[in-house]
Amino acid sequence: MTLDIKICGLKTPEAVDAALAGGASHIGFIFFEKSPRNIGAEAAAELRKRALGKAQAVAVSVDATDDVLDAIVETMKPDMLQLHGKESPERVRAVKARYGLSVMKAFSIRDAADIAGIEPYRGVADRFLFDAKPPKGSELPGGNGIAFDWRLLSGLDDKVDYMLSGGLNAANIGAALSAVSPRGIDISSGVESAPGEKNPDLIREFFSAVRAALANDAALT
Ligand SMILES: O=C(O)c1ccccc1NCC(=O)[C@H](O)[C@H](O)COP(=O)(O)O
Repeated sequence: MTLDIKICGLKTPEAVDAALAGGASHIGFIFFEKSPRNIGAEAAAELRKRALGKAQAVAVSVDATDDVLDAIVETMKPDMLQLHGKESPERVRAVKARYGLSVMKAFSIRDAADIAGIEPYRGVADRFLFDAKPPKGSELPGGNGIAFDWRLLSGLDDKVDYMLSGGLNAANIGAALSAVSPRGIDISSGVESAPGEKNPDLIREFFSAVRAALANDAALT
């Protein structure tokens, strides 16, 4: 099975090109004003054109209203919506119906009870994204560069299609992929030189580390 790789929080053509050159399956754009990765729909629309036919463009929002999502979808034309707030299963259903797009629902994980939170979303969200719970005082529901205990995911059945996220980087992706078998991985802070500043060299290093980890796993099986 191939591993999907999402590079999130892109804001520049250089970063998008580095993600595409590495083989990203998904590129993420953040629509959340408090984030250092926040981008406007028109800027995201320009950047996503570079990825047409190469990678899926994901619009990331947090408890966004229909008006906000209408503007993003109309202008940027994403392939997928990532809902990174406290959206209920009914809201996920309504968003899917309104836009006809696949939806990835994000969950903040600290303990086993947080994993159980996906149950009402099974068959509703197309995909899950498991991220770490934000640290106290953080205004960001995501993009905090913090990892959680990946072993919490080991009890999930194969039907759960998820991306592993939260604090991934070139140094820990090998351990992460040895601990769990996600269908995708997602990274933001781990390929930045400063909050919101993607570093193409770090993006390249991350892809090399992922390839090394996958080759190592294949050699072991
Ligand atoms: O990245 C943000 O600033 C952000 C803000 C608000 C909601 C979601 C956000 N990021 C979503 C992502 O998919 C990130 O890639 C994910 O949280 C992992 O981030 P990191 O731990 O920095 O790799």
